[in-house]
This record gives sequence, C-alpha cells and structure tokens, in this order.
Amino acid sequence: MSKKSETIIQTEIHPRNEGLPFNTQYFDEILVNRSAVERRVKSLGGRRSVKKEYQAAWLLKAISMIDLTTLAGDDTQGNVQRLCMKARNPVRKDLLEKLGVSELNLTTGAVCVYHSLIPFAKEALKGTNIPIAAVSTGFPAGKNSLEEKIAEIKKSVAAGATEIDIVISRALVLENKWEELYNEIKLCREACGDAHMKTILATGEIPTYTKVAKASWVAMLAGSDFIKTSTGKESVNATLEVSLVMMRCIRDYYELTGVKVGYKPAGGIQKAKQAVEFLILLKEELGNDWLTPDLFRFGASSLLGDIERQLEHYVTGSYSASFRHPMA
Ligand SMILES: O=C[C@H](O)COP(=O)(O)O
Repeated sequence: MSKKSETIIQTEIHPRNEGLPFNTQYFDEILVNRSAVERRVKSLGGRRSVKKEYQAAWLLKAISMIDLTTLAGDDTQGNVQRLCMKARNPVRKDLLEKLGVSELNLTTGAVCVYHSLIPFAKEALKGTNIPIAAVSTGFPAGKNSLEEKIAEIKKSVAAGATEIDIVISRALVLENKWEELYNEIKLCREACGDAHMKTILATGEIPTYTKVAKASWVAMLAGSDFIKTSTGKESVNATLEVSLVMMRCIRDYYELTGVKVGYKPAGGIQKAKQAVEFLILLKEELGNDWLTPDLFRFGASSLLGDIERQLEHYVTGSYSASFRHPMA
C-alpha cells in the first residue's frame, strides 16, 4: 500500500475497556453548561480552509468508519446481501483509480443488522475482516427484561456478531438510578464475552446534557468499548452538541484510566458534509488517535451514497467543500 493510502486508513488494536468499580464520585459533580456547548459547536462553522487534495482523503476515511446499517422492519436476506456487497466494495473501482488510490483496500467499518439477519451477513462477508454488529437488548426501546437482554446478546454472539450495540433502559437515567444502570450495562458486557460492546444512550430521550454526561460515565465505568448516541429511531438522533458532551467524557475517562473508549454518533447522518463536521469535532476534541475505525464509527444507513456522489464531483472538479486532511 502506498504512503498516501496508509494515511487514509490506519487501524490499530486498542485494549478493551475493563471499566472500574461503581462510584458516583466520578460524575456526581458534573454540570454541563448548555450555552457553552452551543457556542463551541457554533465556532466550528465556516472557519476551516483546507487544501483541495485532502478533501477526498477525508471522505475515504469517513467510509472506513461507517457501520453500514439496515434496521428496518422490511429487512430481508436480499437487502442484507446487497448491504454487505456495498460494505466490501463501498466505492467503484474506476472512481478509486481516478482518485489515485486504486490499491486501497477500502471497506466500511462494519455492517449493522438485527439479530435474525446475522447468518445472511456472515455468509455475505465470508473471506473479509468486516465485523458484524448486531443491535441487541430489545432494540430500539430497551424495554425487555434484563434476562431477555442477556439471552439476546449471547444468541447474537453465538450467531457470529463480533460487535454488540446495546440500548440502555432510559428510565434508569431519567430516575437517576445510576448504580442500577451500571449493573445492567456490566452484565451486558459480561454477556458479550470477546465481542466489543457499544452502548446506546438514546440521547434524544435524555432531557439534559448533564444527564447525558453522567450516563456516558456510567456506561464507560461499566466497561463499554464505545458509547453511542442513538438508535436512529428517536425523534432527535446524533447532534454535534451531544457529541461534544460525550467526547469530553471520553477524554476525561482517558485521562483518568489511560483507556480509549470509542465514539459512535448514529442516526440522521446522511450527508458527506455532516460527516466531515463530526470528524473535525472528533479531531479537535480527541485528536488523531481517535481517527480510526477502532475508536470511531458513524451509525448510518444512507451516508455512503452521498459520500460516493461527492467523490464523483471531486474527480470531475465540482466538489466545493474544503477541509484539512484528517491526519494533517
Ligand atoms: O445505528 C444506526 C442508525 O440506526 C442509522 O440511522 P439512519 O438510518 O438515520 O442513518
């Protein structure tokens, strides 16, 4: 692989997050100032100017960090197979050639499906290293009993999922039952075994950024490998504001433990331009170390299509967005 391609896709194995014993001292005092969050996000707008040759690199990087998702009631074997084909070859060969990175072994970060579709994804991804992520624990509402949640996780792992996206019981956050939430997530983590666990907070259903931050801390203390914003089914899904709050919790947890927890914004990220905004925030808040599929994913069903369209515009010279190379 050429130097140029290597800088686009860099993966590194990060140690699992083993968590810490429950203690409210880590998050008791958190008080997030909403207007400070909004000001910081506003400051991202319109002040980046970046070399044109780096624009495509950002978009290719973004592709490598997509959990290519289908989570619809009408999912079938056929559409999961098509999704997996797309995950294996997310960008047309001729387009990669025109971009000068034809040797790049580009895939999406993972595919994300319901439990019952895992066998079809497994078959369609044979011979690749593309992980299968399964949504579990009564996705999307998370209203199943804890026993059912644990059983569901174990079944998905046995079926071949190597990543499990769990949903938390939002009521525990709303009622400040932090220790109960910790115990629930910890049991889910144990049920995951070697599979990496992403914990969905469903931030659109959490009324304050302070509670989002506290829930993020509880999820990390209980051993989540990633914290994730949303199921994609709430009325408000991933936002830059909530991402800022969660990324800062990840940074503080790293400072405390030396462990890097991953971040996954999900739901409603449909445009290449939006994806780049998330990556700029990530780079500024957590640094280049997090610009890898091991530590950052987009949960998205339609983002890839728009990125491909923008890459087409890029090679025909009509792409106008401007931003810096992700690793620059
Ligand atoms: O986790 C992934 C989300 O469900 C995808 O949401 P989306 O369909 O809005 O991209």
